[in-house]
Amino acid sequence: FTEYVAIVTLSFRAGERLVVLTKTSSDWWWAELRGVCGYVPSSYLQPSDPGKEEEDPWQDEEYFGNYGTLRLHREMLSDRPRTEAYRQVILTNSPHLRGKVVMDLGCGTGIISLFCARLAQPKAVFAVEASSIAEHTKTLVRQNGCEEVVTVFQCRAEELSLPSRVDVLVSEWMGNCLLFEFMVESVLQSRDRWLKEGGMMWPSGATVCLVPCQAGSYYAETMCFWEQLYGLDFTALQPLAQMEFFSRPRFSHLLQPEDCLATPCDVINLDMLSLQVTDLEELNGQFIFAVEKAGMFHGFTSWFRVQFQNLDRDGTTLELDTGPYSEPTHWKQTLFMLDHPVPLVGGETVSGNILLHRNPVWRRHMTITIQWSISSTEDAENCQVQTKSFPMWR
Ligand SMILES: C[S@@+](CC[C@H](N)C(=O)[O-])C[C@H]1O[C@@H](n2cnc3c(N)ncnc32)[C@H](O)[C@@H]1O
Repeated sequence: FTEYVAIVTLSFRAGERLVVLTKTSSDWWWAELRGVCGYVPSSYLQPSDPGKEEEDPWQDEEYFGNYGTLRLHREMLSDRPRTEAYRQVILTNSPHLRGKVVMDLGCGTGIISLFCARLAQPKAVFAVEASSIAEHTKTLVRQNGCEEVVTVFQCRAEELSLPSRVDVLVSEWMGNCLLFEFMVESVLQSRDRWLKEGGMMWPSGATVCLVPCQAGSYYAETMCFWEQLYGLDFTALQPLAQMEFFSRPRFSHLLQPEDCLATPCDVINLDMLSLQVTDLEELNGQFIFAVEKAGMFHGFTSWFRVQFQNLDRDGTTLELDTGPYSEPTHWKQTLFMLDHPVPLVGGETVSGNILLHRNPVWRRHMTITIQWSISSTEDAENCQVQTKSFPMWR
């Protein structure tokens, strides 16, 4: 007999107050709303204790606190492919940047603004930064003799007041799986407020890429490890290992090209001039992978590419690629492990879709749901659809 367990979920809207009856697991809580009980995803709730100040859904204190220290800036500036890509964009476009007004949103240490001032002759660069690193950015601008051109605004982009609109809005806003941290929302709001009609966004486009892959060493470290230890059977811990290591994405995964089981697919394409903040709530993509070689299907790996259109519309578009076939960047790639590996053979197809669902409460977070099925040419009828959701992180 197979035992089926019906999961009763509770529907609710943003802003409604639920009573949490049992914190059943870390991901699902049993709650009540207007006399109806059901399970709710814990990551969609935040405490509403009337005596206590509610937590900021953007977690800005922690977010800008981190960018106020050197650790992250050191990591970003050490990432040559990333930083060089922006330098090349400025250099290639320098003739067209002459006399233009540029906004560098989230300038950090000011590296992109300094590239603009040194490699091109813009009229002005507005370097906007909310974290306390901005105090030092002002010094760096002065020390590098760029104070005539670069003005640092220490504030959130949302609270900015500028002397004029801008011709170019440049920003390095990308996070893991492209959108994590959702700094892109600030970029879109600034575009709507400050970019001149016909102005340029850098990046001008962004793409999320996906591939089914092997992850043999990670599987061995996290799952096979719990087989035999010192002659003893430890397999009872494997379900726990699955929960602990496979239920969330693995950041900083370096996918070896030989572990790709198919040619990667572009699943989501964003045009930075037309993208709307509301589009960010749910982004959906489809994929069909033709398996090219036999291997163990441990999961999917994702990464992104961003494009920089030339200011001369006929000029070459530059691209920063964070995938396994390019030099690694500090983002590396993101691995989504299946609960159980599946052996694949050449000729099979893995098809399905991916959904990036922004957390309605915690605005810097999202859940990634991948739905897939495997079919072989001989038995095309008999393919089961599988689904797995990965909170990133709340
Ligand atoms: C990924 S870092 C890039 C830093 C720098 N542009 C570089 O390339 O090294 C993003 C920066 O944007 C800042 N930032 C994020 N959201 C912002 C906002 N809404 N207003 C102002 N600054 C913001 C962060 O504090 C952080 O320093």
